[in-house]
Amino acid sequence: MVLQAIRYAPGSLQILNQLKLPHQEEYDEIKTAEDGWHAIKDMRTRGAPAIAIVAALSLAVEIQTTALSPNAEEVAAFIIEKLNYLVTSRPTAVNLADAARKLTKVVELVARPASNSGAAVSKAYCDAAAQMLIDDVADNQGIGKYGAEWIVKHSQGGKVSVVTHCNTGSLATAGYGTALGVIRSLHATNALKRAFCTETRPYNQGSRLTAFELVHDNIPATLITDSMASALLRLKGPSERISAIVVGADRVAANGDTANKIGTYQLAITAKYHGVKFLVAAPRTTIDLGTKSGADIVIEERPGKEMTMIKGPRFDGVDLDLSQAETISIAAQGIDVWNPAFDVTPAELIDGIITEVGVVEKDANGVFDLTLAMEAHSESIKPTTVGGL
Ligand SMILES: CSC[C@H]1O[C@H](OP(=O)(O)O)[C@H](O)[C@@H]1O
Repeated sequence: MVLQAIRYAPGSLQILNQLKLPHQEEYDEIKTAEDGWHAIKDMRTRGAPAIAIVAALSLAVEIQTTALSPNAEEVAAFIIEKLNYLVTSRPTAVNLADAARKLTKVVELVARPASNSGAAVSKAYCDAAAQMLIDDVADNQGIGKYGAEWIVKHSQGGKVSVVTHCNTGSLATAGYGTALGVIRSLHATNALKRAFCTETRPYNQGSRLTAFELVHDNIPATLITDSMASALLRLKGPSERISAIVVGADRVAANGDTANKIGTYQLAITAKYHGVKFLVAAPRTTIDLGTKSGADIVIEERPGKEMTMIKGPRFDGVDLDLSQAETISIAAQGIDVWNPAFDVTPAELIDGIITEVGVVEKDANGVFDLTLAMEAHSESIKPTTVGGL
């Protein structure tokens, strides 16, 4: 059965509450943009693409279940105000702001002709928001294809083992996933020996969510601590040789610097030291040519309790009691906490950026040119870099 984190039909939106996973699969009803804002802020839904899609659809269901003005300009103003509110839920992932910008253009275009009604503006918005679900899955399948081909091409032959960080799968997108989509494609083409997923402290998106997806799909995988990832590249462990580290992204700056889950930067340093390929997998909705470099990316800081407290079902020594979710403290009371949700990996540590139209590599001067990827279409002119782009 396909894992669905977002369930949408006109007038109805449900999200899989990711704070309950991996032990409980519960869907929360989202009825308004405000519900969507809180679900994103609380991280009941998370992942750069999923944040944008849930935000857009939360407004769509509010529109579909509210009597709005017949006046096109008034409806457009209502929608744009709500989009600007939704963008404030989380600052680092660019997908949400990118979606708000594109959806604002849609409603402004339809509201312009005096002949158009409020209903026409509402329909145009809701159709565009729903299309995001379809486009994102298609993007991720393209990322999976190109990423898997690139890793196999650059490996030493035979099946490959890869490391991934955080959750970038069907729980972070509309389906299939970005970096986890690459792992799914490697598995589907019988090219994967083993995937290693890091726990991803402090919120454990790896042990709670990626491990859940890998078990769900019967993909050969091993959970490791964040600190073990470096050792894995050196030890003759179960992996023998890691062919690549592939991670997702929340915002790729114009020069290729990439903001991603905290702990990504240290993985890139480890990969560079050990000569292991380090890849970022991201749809073009995550590439932000308007942000010059990683220095300009706002890094979200999360509540300290997400680091000092941990929640899960009671374990009685034999079984898990799923009816008893308990929260326990794992840090000294009174200690100061710094909890940035992301870090920035400089472009110089990144070997390739896997997009839905191909893998972008640096040119002879060691510089990423992402403009070609942003203009390319899967069936159109391929930019000159290796791997399709
Ligand atoms: C395809 S998800 C991209 C990105 O989003 C995640 O962040 P969060 O779990 O805080 O929403 C993580 O950084 C993933 O790599």
